Amino acid sequence: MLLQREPRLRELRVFDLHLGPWLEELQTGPVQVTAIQGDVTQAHEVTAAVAGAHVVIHTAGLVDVFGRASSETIHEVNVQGTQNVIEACVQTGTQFLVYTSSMEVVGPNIKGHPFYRGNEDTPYEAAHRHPYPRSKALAEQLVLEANGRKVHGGLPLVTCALRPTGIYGEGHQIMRDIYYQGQRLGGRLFRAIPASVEHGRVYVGNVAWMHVLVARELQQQAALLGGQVYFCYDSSPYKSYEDFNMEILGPCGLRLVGARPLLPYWLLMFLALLNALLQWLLRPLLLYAPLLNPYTLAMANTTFTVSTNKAQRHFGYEPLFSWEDSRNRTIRWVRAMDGSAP
Ligand SMILES: NC(=O)C1=CN([C@@H]2O[C@H](COP(=O)(O)OP(=O)(O)OC[C@H]3O[C@@H](n4cnc5c(N)ncnc54)[C@H](O)[C@@H]3O)[C@@H](O)[C@H]2O)C=CC1
Ligand SMILES: CC(C)[C@@H](O)CC[C@@H](C)[C@H]1CC[C@H]2[C@@H]3[C@H](O)CC4=CC(=O)CC[C@]4(C)[C@H]3CC[C@]12C
Repeated sequence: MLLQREPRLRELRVFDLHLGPWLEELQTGPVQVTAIQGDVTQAHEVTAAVAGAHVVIHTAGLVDVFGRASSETIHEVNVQGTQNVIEACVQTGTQFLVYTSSMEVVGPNIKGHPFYRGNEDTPYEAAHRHPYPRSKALAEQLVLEANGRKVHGGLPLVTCALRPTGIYGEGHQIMRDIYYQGQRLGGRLFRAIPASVEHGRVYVGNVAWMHVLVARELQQQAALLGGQVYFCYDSSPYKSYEDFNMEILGPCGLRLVGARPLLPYWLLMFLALLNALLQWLLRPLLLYAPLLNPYTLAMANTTFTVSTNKAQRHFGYEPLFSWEDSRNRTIRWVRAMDGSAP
């Protein structure tokens, strides 16, 4: 999107642990695209990649709420990695840093308090035990506290953090896993979450667009945007996590069975705890990481939606993709996956 929507872009550097063939497709236009294979946990690699950059958009992260990675690894990538990016900006004189934070920095919290169509100023007790939200909260704090630090050359570092709610769209692994789970169950998914529990979702293209916009406006309005957080939002409907997924998986042939959860919450939590026990027992042999675990069940069962226009007020953000367009693009992606089932 930077290549399509940022006319002043002269070079785009993509720094990632895993580079993919998709990068070749980007290298066809006038803008130089530099792919750098590297690890954010390695400070020297980050510094070398950042040197000479005008703006850094730091979106790398270990997104794991399924127990695949250790809490130490999650912390090392998400927190130490972010610290390395900040220090690289300071040491090399890069003045603008945008961080991809998350709704999870706020909630849902461990007490299951609902956050109903809240905004960046809504009071809410952010309390986390899980390594992922803890790491995102710590990383966001580092980024915001770094705002105003002097970078090499004496100018101030200008930072901000974007907080996407549940991202969906092309490439969404969880949506993909749920789709194949439904296919294995004869085209059916079984409702586990009450339809009344709203979960915020935002299309990946609109998240990307907000990043492009804020990276541009951070340079023009440093005093207003520096040190700020912005929820990522669009016109995706407020629905339960499962009902929202069915907006996309329904047209792909799946059916959600049950107008209300087929099992009581206590039994679902028992099964989630059983999954967690099995994961622990099997770890020496294999990685067992099902969708259902105590954390994901609690998350899915707690309302968390945002209603805000702070990004619009501060830097003129308007979603680039309508709900219909976002939905149709995602449906097309799911349908194109057929035949590539794992
Ligand atoms: N998926 C979601 O619903 C949401 C994601 N986010 C945030 O968005 C960002 C992107 O996440 P997604 O696109 O969902 O996940 P993703 O896994 O598709 O993207 C993460 C990227 O970071 C790279 N990465 C991981 N460890 C690295 C390391 N040590 N060094 C360099 N690169 C590394 C991965 O290779 C991958 O390309 C993350 O910071 C995540 O916390 C925020 C809110 C919601
Ligand atoms: C098994 C069922 C209970 C099923 O409904 C579980 C769904 C569960 C996998 C998802 C429910 C809420 C999701 C999280 C939410 O969108 C916020 C997130 C923000 C991020 O930064 C990363 C992803 C996630 C933690 C997201 C992960 C999947 C859910 C827990």
